[in-house]
Amino acid sequence: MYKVGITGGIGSGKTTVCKVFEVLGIPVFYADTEAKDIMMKDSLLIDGIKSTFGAASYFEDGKLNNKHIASIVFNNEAELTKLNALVHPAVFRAFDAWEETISSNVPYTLKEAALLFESGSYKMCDTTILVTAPLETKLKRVMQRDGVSAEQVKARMDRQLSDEEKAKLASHFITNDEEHSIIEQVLCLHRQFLLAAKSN
Ligand SMILES: CC(C)(COP(=O)(O)OP(=O)(O)OC[C@H]1O[C@@H](n2cnc3c(N)ncnc32)[C@H](O)[C@@H]1O)[C@@H](O)C(=O)NCCC(=O)NCCS
Ligand SMILES: Nc1ncnc2c1ncn2[C@@H]1O[C@H](COP(=O)(O)OP(=O)(O)OP(=O)(O)O)[C@@H](O)[C@H]1O
Repeated sequence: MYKVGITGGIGSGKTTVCKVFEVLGIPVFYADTEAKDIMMKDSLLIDGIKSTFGAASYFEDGKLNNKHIASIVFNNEAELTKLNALVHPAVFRAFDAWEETISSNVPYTLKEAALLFESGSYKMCDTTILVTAPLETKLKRVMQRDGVSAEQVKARMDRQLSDEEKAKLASHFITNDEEHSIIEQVLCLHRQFLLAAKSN
């Protein structure tokens, strides 16, 4: 199966872009969503997270206390490294299992991951897309969506590669600056991926 990795900095709009690919019938694996799902289901991982970040990492009903974990890891690189080391291998396994469920009639799949380049998972993809947007736009979007401060968004940005670094590794680009049409850009890439998948 031809695999396309898609990434972008926080608030770039990668999930929004993926929804357009979904409308075209392309299955999308959302690594960030999957990570949080696994963190509530995998008992070994839950034990690891509790012993590393404290019992307050979960509410009494078993739901993940995102704010508690975020307040620790996005202010301390060593703590974030520990979280990534616990969670990422489980997400990689979940992606492999998901791929197995995809019908062979599907031309290609998309893997959406905030840390596609940082985690090295882009190496398992046939090609990649980087979604970009101006810094102020990204800040405004996330502050509105999550009700957080500019400092909290910047703390996460500081833990991700810059767009310049990501651009060196990316094969394709989508500009989501609210001026260029994302639908047209997605359609253009979709046509290219259909051809590439056929000759794969
Ligand atoms: C720390 C957690 C609980 C905070 O949850 P929260 O609901 O606030 O954020 P959410 O998961 O929706 O992520 C929103 C954005 O934050 C950024 N972000 C998330 N995790 C990371 C990370 N490990 N490093 C850098 N940025 C990150 C990304 O841009 C992401 O799209 C959560 O992000 C988490 O469990 N992260 C570790 C797993 C991970 O690395 N996920 C991303 C790729 S699989
Ligand atoms: N072109 C656009 N026009 C208007 N709003 C947009 C556009 N693209 C994204 N948004 C909005 O910006 C917010 C962030 O977009 P989205 O969740 O797709 O970004 P993301 O890159 O997946 O973010 P994160 O890294 O936090 O998961 C959302 O509320 C979304 O609706």
